[in-house]
Amino acid sequence: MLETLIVGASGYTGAELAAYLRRHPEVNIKGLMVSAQSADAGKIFSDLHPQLKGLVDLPLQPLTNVAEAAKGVDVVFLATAHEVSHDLAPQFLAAGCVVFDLSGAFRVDSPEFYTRYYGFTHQHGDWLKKAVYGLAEWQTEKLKQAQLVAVAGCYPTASQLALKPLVDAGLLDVQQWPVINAVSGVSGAGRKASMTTSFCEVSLQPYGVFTHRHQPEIAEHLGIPVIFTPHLGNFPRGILATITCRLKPGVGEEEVNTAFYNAYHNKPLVRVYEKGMPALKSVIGQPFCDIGFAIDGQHIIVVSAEDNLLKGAAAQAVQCMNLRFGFNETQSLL
Ligand SMILES: NC(=O)C1=CN([C@@H]2O[C@H](COP(=O)(O)OP(=O)(O)OC[C@H]3O[C@@H](n4cnc5c(N)ncnc54)[C@H](OP(=O)(O)O)[C@@H]3O)[C@@H](O)[C@H]2O)C=CC1
Ligand SMILES: CC(=O)N[C@@H](CCC(=O)OP(=O)(O)O)C(=O)O
Repeated sequence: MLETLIVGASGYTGAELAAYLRRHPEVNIKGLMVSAQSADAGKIFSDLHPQLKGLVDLPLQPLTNVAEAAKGVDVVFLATAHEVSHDLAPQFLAAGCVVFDLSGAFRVDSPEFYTRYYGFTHQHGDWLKKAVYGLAEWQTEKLKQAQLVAVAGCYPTASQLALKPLVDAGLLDVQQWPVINAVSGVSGAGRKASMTTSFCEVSLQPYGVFTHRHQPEIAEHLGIPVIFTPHLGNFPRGILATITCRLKPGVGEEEVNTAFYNAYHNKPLVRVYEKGMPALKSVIGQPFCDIGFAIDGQHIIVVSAEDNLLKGAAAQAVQCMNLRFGFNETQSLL
C-alpha cells in the first residue's frame, strides 16, 4: 500500500486527485495539505468539495514542516502553484518521496526558460535535469524509474497528443509551423478568485498571444516550433484544441490513420475518432483525450479534447503513478 499526500488539496486539481486516489486499491491517502497560512486549514475537505461527502472526510492540514509531513509517506502529489512546487518538490524528494508535480515548475530543462516565462529564478537545475516529463503515453519507460514526474501541462497535453504521432512519423511539412488554437474553461485558472475569471467578466477571448508559457513547453517536447493561442471560454471545464498543419506532399489519409493507430491503439486513455470530431461533452468528467482529424489536400486539421482537470492534470498524474509503480495504467481512472 502506497502512503500518499496531496498538497494543495483544497484546489481544483487536488480535489480531483483525492477523488481518484480514494478508490485506488494500492493507495492510502495519508494527508490532505494546504499552506501554513490557509484559511481552509482545519476544515473538512468534503465541506469544500461536497461531491466527496462521505467519501473523503479528512481534515485539511497546514503544511508547516515538510520533513514531518513526509514521515511514512511514499508518494506526494503537488497540486500547487509553480513557485510553491519549485520550493516543495526538492524537500519532499530529499525526504525520499516520489513526487508527482502538477505545476510547470520542472517541465522544461532550462533555468532561463523559468526566468523568461514564469518570472522566477529556478534554483534546482539538478532536479530539472532528472525530472521525467509526464506525458504518459509517450514516456512510459522513463516513468518507471522516475523520482520526480513533471506532469505535462493541460494545453500541452491536448496539443502534443494530437501532433506527436504526425511529427514522429515524419508526416508534417514543418516549414509551416502547426497553428494551435485552444479554448479552456475557467477552472484552468484554479479556484482562487480573480477579476479575469469572475463570472461576468468571462466570455470568449484569446490571451497570452505569442507569450504564453505553454508555447515553448509544447515546442520543446514536440521538437518543432508551433504557434499557440489559448482562449478563455465561459464554461467551467474542458479544453478543445483545433490544430492546423500542412502535410508533406503525397501524405494522405492512410498514412495519417496508420500514424495515429501505431501511436495509440494500445493506449486506453487516447481515443482516436474514425469519423467526426471530438466535443467537450464527451470528455468532461472523463480521463480521456479524444482526437479527430480531417484532410483537404495538403491541409490537415486535428482536433483534440480533454478535461483540463483530468487528462490535463489529475488523471494524467494518477496514470503516471500507475505506470511508475507497475499498476494497471487505468487503475482507479475508469
Ligand atoms: N487547473 C487546471 O486546469 C490545471 C492546473 N495545473 C497546475 O496544477 C497546479 C494546481 O492547480 P489548481 O488545482 O488549478 O490550483 P488551485 O488554485 O485550485 O489550488 C491550489 C492549491 O494550493 C494550495 N496552496 C497554496 N500554497 C500552498 C503551500 N505553500 N503549501 C501547500 N498548499 C498550498 C491552495 O490552498 P491555500 O492557498 O488555501 O493554502 C490550493 O489548495 C498549478 O500549478 C496549475 O498550474 C495543471 C494542469 C491543469
Ligand atoms: C484558463 C487558464 O488560465 N489556464 C491556465 C493554464 C492551466 C494551468 O494551470 O497551467 P499548467 O497546465 O501549465 O499547470 C493558464 O493559461 O495559465
